[in-house]
Amino acid sequence: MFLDKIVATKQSEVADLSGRFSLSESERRIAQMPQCLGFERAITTARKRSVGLIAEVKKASPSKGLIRPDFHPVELAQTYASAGTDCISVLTDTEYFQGSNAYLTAVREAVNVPLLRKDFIIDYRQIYEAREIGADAVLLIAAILRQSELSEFYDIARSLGMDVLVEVHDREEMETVLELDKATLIGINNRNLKTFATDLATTETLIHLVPPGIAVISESAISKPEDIAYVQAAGAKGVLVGEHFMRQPDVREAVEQLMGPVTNH
Ligand SMILES: O=C(O)c1ccccc1NCC(=O)[C@H](O)[C@H](O)COP(=O)(O)O
Repeated sequence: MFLDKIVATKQSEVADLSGRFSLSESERRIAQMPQCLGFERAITTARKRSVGLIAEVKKASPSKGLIRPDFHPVELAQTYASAGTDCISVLTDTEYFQGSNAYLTAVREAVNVPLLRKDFIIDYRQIYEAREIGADAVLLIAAILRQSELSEFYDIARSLGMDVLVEVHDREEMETVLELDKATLIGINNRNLKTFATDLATTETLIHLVPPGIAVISESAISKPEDIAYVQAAGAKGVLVGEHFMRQPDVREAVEQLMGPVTNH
C-alpha cells in the first residue's frame, strides 16, 4: 500500500534526523524565535470569506505526478497572500511531493500568513523541526498514528506554540480523534490516502459526527464553486485546496474564481 511506502520513507528520514537532533538545542533555538501566527484563528474566527481558505504550495503528488513544472514557491505564496488566502499549506516532503523544508522557510520569510507544514509526521522530532523551519501549524494524520501518538504529538505541538490540524478520512479515525477530546480543528480528507480515490461526500458523511465547537476543514479534490457550496452546506468552515490552483496559469484569478471576493466575513 502506498501510504505504508510513505511511512517507511519517513522512518528512514526520522532515523537520519535523530542522528542530528538535540532536544535542548532545538528548545534553545525555538525560545529565540518569534511567536507563531494563529493558524486556527485565521481559518476560523478571522477568516476573510464565509468559507476559509488554506491554499497549498504543491509541486507534485503521488496520485498525479508532476503538477506544476514551473514551480516557484515564494511567488505562489505571495500570490496566495495577495488573493486573500487565510492560511498557506507548504508540502515539505521531498520524495513524493517534490517539496522541501527550505520552501517553507523561504515562504515564511516572504509572507505574513499562517503556515501549515504539510508532511507525514510520525515522530516528535519532526514537530520541533516544523517549528524551527517556520511552521505555525502541523498536520497530524490519524491514518498513520496510534491514539497515544496523536495525543503526545498534539501536546508537543501546542507546547511549542503551534496549532494542529488533525486529519481523518473515515469513521473509525474520526472516532479515535473525538475520543481523545483534544482537537479543535479537524480536517476531513476527501482523498483516501490508501487508494487515492476522492469523494466530496466524505466530508458530508463524517461531519455529522463532529460536535459543536470543533471547526472542520474539507480537504482535497475541490476545484469548483459548486464544491465550495457543497462542503459549506455540509458544515465545513474552511477548505484546503492544492492541485486545482497549481494547474492554473493565473493563480490569483483561480483563487478569486473559486472562492469569490474577500468579504472579511
Ligand atoms: O495528493 C495526493 O496524491 C496524496 C497522496 C497520498 C497522500 C496524501 C496526498 N495528498 C495530501 C493532501 O491531502 C492534499 O495535498 C491536500 O488535501 C490538497 O488536495 P488537492 O486539492 O486535491 O491537491
